[in-house]
Amino acid sequence: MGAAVEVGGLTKRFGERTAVADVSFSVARGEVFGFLGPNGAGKTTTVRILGTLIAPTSGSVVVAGIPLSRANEGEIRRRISIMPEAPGLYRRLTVAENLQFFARLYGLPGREARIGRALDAVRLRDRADDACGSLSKGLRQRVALARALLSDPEVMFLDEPTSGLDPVAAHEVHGLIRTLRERGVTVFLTTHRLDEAERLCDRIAIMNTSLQTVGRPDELRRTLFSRSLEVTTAAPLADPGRVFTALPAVESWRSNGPAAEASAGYLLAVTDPVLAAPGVTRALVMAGADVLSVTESRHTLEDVYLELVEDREGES
Ligand SMILES: Nc1ncnc2c1ncn2[C@@H]1O[C@H](COP(=O)(O)OP(=O)(O)OP(=O)(O)O)[C@@H](O)[C@H]1O
Repeated sequence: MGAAVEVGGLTKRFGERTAVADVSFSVARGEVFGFLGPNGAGKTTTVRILGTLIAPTSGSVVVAGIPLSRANEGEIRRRISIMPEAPGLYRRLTVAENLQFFARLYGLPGREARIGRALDAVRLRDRADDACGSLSKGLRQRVALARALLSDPEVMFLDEPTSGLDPVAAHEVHGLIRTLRERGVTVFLTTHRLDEAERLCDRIAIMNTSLQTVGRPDELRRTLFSRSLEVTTAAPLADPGRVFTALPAVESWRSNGPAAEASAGYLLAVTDPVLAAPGVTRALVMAGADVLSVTESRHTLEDVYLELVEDREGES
């Protein structure tokens, strides 16, 4: 089986403005793929192209195994669904009525059974007869997700599914995305929330008109930042340079600011934190230091994102 989404040299121009420039990536089937980037980075434009809503200026696109072309649009649409940021539900209709309306609009067979399954998937069966307008934002988002599930899509495009939700409602949506993964649905997740991307996504792409990077979150952290150890001692070392430069595993070091009052922190660049840590600890003890901690320094996905996006903004 081929990839769920395959994009090659994708470019989209609106008049003079290039919204997406020569972007290539692929998404494996069953993968949760995070699509990140600052405002105006071309994320929605890319999703609209992949969802057959607008045509690319150039480049090749395959969605759910089908090459994108005018003739194939209908075939692709039958296999995907898009959950836009604004749920777009009829507020005066009940949850069930909304789902019935969209199931009919999509021309889906076996409507009642589908609606039942979709309501179960988002745990909303008991609210089926409530008017959508009376639901909280989080519950409406769940109805939108149920609507997107009606067609049993192979690939789902979720645009900011947790935008404006409180932490509990967002947590629920995260749970639903995990359920989708368990069912083998490919999830293409556009988000501004780096914590969300880090927790949910198998791989992440960072866009800023062109593709800045793509990879597993831990991979991105590792390739972008040199590995280091964070050392905290109960009091400043008398001669830290003498302690650290004597260690072959330590490439360089600097003070890292105290973790707490009276303690002292040091950041050591090393090739392998796990191999370097015991030697560093022994050297500190030999130097008479009270060691509070020796840990691998963890860069967050936010560090990666800011490094890539700010660099780019600096250039422009
Ligand atoms: N229909 C359009 N006509 C002209 N310009 C457009 C159109 N749609 C998008 N753009 C421009 O293309 C660029 C990318 O927009 P896009 O909406 O894809 O960004 P985004 O990454 O989704 O941003 P956000 O995070 O703010 O939603 C922007 O400069 C935008 O103004």
